[in-house]
Amino acid sequence: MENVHKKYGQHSFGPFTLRIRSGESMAILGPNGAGKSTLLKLLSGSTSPTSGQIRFNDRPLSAWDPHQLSQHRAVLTQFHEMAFALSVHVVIGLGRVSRVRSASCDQIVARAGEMLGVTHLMARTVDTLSGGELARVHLARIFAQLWDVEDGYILMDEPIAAVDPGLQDLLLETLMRFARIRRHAVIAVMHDVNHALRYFSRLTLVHPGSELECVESGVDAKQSLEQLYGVRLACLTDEQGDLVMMPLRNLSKNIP
Ligand SMILES: Nc1ncnc2c1ncn2[C@@H]1O[C@H](COP(=O)(O)OP(=O)(O)OP(=O)(O)O)[C@@H](O)[C@H]1O
Repeated sequence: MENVHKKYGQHSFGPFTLRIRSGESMAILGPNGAGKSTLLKLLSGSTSPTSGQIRFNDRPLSAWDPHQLSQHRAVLTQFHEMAFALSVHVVIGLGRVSRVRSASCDQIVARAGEMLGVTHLMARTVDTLSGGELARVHLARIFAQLWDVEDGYILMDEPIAAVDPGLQDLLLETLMRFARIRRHAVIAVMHDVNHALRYFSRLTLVHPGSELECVESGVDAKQSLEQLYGVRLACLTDEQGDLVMMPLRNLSKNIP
């Protein structure tokens, strides 16, 4: 995207200029209300820019046929409200709606469900699931959608927010393995700095006022992250050798 602006009444976001490389993993980070979801919605085409242009594979995003687009890019939104109580099997199968129906469709749905550990839920309806179960079902839907293509794009808004800490790493590992094998790019809004550092190679920081800053993931991102959130971060290395950044208590700050 180049020089993209979005206006919501008094709120104005941008200019956003951002290039996503094929196969890369990029976390979008920033304080509440900075415009992370807005940026993701612009990238996915679910909201149109007020000005500027977004191109996908060298074609304006607005010129893409939605069916064709869905064969290359999948979007996982923050909320999973569904108007009907569909079964888990059907919801995962929705990832395949733009494909010609074939025998392999059921296999793909089953394999995607298996990867996300929801096989035992297949016959249940989604309105009966817990938040964490539902998050895994929708991730399985994304897997089904981009199962048999390469060089696709997965856009996600806080994909593991509803998932317990014991499962978060497993899901992110599974997601990254799925994407790496197919060379899909993964772009995700994240609130957990440590998950962003562990699984994503590039961090796009959305500062208040919507200035974007791109930094490589790693210890050198510390200063930028401290400025972004207005907190000091302690840098540690855990027993597995992973980098961990922990916000230090700061009670002098007021709720904005
Ligand atoms: N459709 C809309 N109409 C009016 N204002 C909107 C709309 N969508 C978002 N906003 C406003 O734009 C600002 C940025 O919203 P956005 O959801 O992009 O922030 P965010 O960085 O993802 O925040 P959070 O971390 O809280 O999820 C917020 O102040 C929000 O209230």
